[in-house]
Amino acid sequence: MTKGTAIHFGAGNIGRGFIGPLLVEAGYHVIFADVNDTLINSLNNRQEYQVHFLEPRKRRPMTVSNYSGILSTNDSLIKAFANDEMRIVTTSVGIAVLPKIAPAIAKGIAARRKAGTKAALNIIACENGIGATEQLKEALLEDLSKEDKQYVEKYIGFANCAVDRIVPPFENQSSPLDQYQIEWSVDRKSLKGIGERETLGIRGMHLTDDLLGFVERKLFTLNCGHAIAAYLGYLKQCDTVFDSIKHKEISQIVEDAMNESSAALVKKHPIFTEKEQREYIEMCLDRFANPNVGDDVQRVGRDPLRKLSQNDRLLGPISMAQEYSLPITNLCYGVAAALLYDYQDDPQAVELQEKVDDLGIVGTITNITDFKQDCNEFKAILTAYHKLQKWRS
Ligand SMILES: NC(=O)c1ccc[n+]([C@@H]2O[C@H](COP(=O)([O-])OP(=O)(O)OC[C@H]3O[C@@H](n4cnc5c(N)ncnc54)[C@H](O)[C@@H]3O)[C@@H](O)[C@H]2O)c1
Ligand SMILES: O=P(O)(O)OC[C@@H](O)[C@@H](O)[C@H](O)[C@H](O)CO
Repeated sequence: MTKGTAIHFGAGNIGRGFIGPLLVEAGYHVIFADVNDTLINSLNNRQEYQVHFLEPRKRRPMTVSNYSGILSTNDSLIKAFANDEMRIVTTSVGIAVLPKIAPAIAKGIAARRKAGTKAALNIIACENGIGATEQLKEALLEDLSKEDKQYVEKYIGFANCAVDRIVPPFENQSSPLDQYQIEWSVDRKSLKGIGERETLGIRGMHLTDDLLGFVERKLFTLNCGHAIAAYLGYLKQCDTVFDSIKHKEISQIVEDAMNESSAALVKKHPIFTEKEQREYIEMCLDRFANPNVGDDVQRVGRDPLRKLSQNDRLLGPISMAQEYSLPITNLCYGVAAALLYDYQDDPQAVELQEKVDDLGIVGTITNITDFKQDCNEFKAILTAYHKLQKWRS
C-alpha cells in the first residue's frame, strides 16, 4: 500500500542502508537527494539495490526499490515538496552539513505553502548528535517569510531522533550495503498530523516522549565506546574496530568507560534500569567485536573536533557524571586518545594537531574542554594523555 512520498537527504551509508529501506518497506516512494552525481546516477540506473545483514545469525538480503535519486541542487526537488503526497523528509548528511541543506528545504516549504498544501509534513534529521532536527529547523527558519513561519507552525513537524545502525563503508558505488542493528527513536510530541496513538506506520520507528534519554543513551554509551575503541585502536595501528577491541587493555577501557557513562545515565534518565544498561553495553561490545563488520577506525574516529565538542560522546558523559560526582577515569582516557588522533586524511585531526602544536597539550585541553587546570577531570585527561603517548612509540 502506498503511503506517499519521502525525501531523504544524503544517500550515503545510513541513508541507503537504514532510513531509505525502512521508508520503502513502509510504502513510501523515496527520493534520495545527494550532492554526489555519480552516486545519484548509479542509483537511478540500477533501480534496485540490496542490503546485506552482518549479524552473526543469517538473514536474507533485502531488496530496496521504489526509489529515485536527484541532485540536491536540482530545482525539481523544490517542486516535489509542494506535492500533497509528500509526507516525510529525513536526512543523514552529517550534522555539520545541515545548514547547507536548510535553504533547499526552506524553499520547498515556501513552495508547499504557495501550492496551498494542507497535508502534514514531518522532518526528521537522522544524525548523531543532540537536537539535530532542532538545529536544522533553526537554520531554515532564517530563510522563511512570516507567512511561511506561520505555515510551519501549523503543518510542519520537526522531530529530533536517535538513530542506530552500524553501516560500515562499502567498496564502490554499486556494492550492496551492509548493516547490523536497528534503533530509530523519534520524539512523538513534535510530529504533526498523527493522533495520540498513531504512528507514521514505519516498522522499526519507535515514537517516544522521552527522546533525550534515548539520544543520550545511544550517543553517550554506544558512540562513546565506539569512538574510544577507534582512537585507542588507531594508537595501536589497528585497521578496524574489530581489531582494536581484540586488545584486552582496549576492550577493558572501552567497557569501563561505557560503565562510567551508564552509571550517570541511569540517574539522569530513570526510564533505563541498571540491568537494561548492562545489557545495552553487552550488546555494544558484541557489535564492536563482530568479525563481519569491517569498520575502519578512521570512519568511526572521523571528525575528532566534532566528537570532542561539549555535548558529544566524549565530554557529554563526563559532564553527566560530574552532575552526580561519579568516576570518570576511563572516559578521560577516551578524551586523551581523541587528542592524540593525528590521521593525516582527516581535516579535523590535522586541525586538532595544529592546535596541540600551537597551544601545547595543556592549552589544548583548556581550549577544548573548558576544564580548569586544577580540577580532577583536567588532571585525569593529562595523565591519560601522557600514558597513551607511549602506546604509539
Ligand atoms: N554509518 C553509520 O553507522 C551511522 C549510524 C547512525 C548515524 N549515522 C549518522 O548519519 C549521518 C551520515 O553518516 P553516513 O555514515 O551515512 O555518512 P556518509 O558519508 O556515508 O553519507 C553522507 C552522505 O551525505 C551526502 N551529502 C553531503 N553533503 C550533502 C549536501 N549538501 N546535500 C545532500 N547530500 C549531501 C554525501 O554525498 C553522502 O552521500 C552522520 O550524521 C552520522 O553520524 C551514521
Ligand atoms: O557517525 P559518527 O561520526 O558520528 O560516529 C561514528 C560511528 O560511531 C557511528 O557512525 C556508528 O556507527 C553509528 O552511530 C551506529 O549507530
